[in-house]
Amino acid sequence: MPVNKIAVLTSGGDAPGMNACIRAICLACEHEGIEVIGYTHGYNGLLRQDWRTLERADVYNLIQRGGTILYSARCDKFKTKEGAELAAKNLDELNVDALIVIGGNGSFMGLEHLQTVWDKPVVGIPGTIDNDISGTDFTIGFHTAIQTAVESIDKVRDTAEAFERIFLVEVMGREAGFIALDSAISSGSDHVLVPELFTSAAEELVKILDKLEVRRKNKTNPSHIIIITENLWPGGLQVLADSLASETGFDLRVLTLGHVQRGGSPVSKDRMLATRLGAFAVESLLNGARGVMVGETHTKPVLVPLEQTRTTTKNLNRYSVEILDRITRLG
Ligand SMILES: Nc1ncnc2c1ncn2[C@@H]1O[C@H](COP(=O)(O)OP(=O)(O)O)[C@@H](O)[C@H]1O
Ligand SMILES: O=P(O)(O)OC[C@H]1O[C@](O)(COP(=O)(O)O)[C@@H](O)[C@@H]1O
Repeated sequence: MPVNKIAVLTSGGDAPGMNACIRAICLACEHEGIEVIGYTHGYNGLLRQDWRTLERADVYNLIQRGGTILYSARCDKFKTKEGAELAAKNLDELNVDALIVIGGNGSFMGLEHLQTVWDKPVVGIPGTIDNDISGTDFTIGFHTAIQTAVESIDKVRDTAEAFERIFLVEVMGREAGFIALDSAISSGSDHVLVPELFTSAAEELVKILDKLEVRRKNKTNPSHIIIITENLWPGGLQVLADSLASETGFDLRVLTLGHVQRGGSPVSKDRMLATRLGAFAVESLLNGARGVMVGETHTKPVLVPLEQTRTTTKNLNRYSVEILDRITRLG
């Protein structure tokens, strides 16, 4: 089936590098003589027929910008049968031959949903700071989010050390510990709590108290930084903070890094990944790909059936987990 016109949209949590990816798609299409349009506000744009043309001039000076020029959003209406049918009708009305969606797991489910009523090719590109998509080593935005988190934690450490305080730092990740694990290791934090390794609040509390007891005894490390994935501690982070304060008497503060992790100029690794995957998505469509995510494993481009990204769970990096105990032990 000829591909003369491609539509692209960004959906779900925005991630640094989405713009770089839009740019790559646009330039790769121009190179092949393919027309590109961008739907705005995620799947909402498909339902409202909100779109704009994307030409070389639109993506000039864009590779370094955070956010997404197409805006991102969530869209419950699209999840219905009527929503998918309306989207299909709107795509056909504009003679779109293929759709590319840059987003996370939810957005990919949206593509599968669309495929039940639209038989033209769809391709997903993994864009989320959470890095929680199976089938690709990294997602666009993850490396920038880690960098942002690490820079913040470095700063927190300065004040934590000055006051000999304990800090509980909450990072994003939804239900996955990739951001917490890598930012904890990169910042030399003292302890990390991730959903994948979490046993129970009681057991985890004992582990933290053991470490704090070592800290009390040897006094070589006056501050103490604990990194935690959001949504993890039962009852919220303040519950953990209160338990630790009452058990130890230590001076303690809670910090939620929040949405700063989603912003900022993408680091070069994200720009590279976004550019490669954007160009690869266009190339794959021209080669007949459909119903797949483009990703990278071991630095090689791969095509992964969308269904597989939904049915398999990505594991934390085994080597990082293995060294965790050794490197976060108090000296
Ligand atoms: N099961 C689903 N069926 C159809 N569309 C979905 C489904 N799950 C998510 N979507 C669409 O994808 C959008 C983004 O999903 P979400 O989970 O919020 O973000 P992400 O893509 O970053 O994981 C949703 O607002 C919705 O429009
Ligand atoms: O911006 P919102 O709606 O508060 O969503 C916050 C969530 O989005 C994220 O930043 C990114 O998640 P997705 O890419 O899966 O949408 C999560 O880490 C966080 O839990």
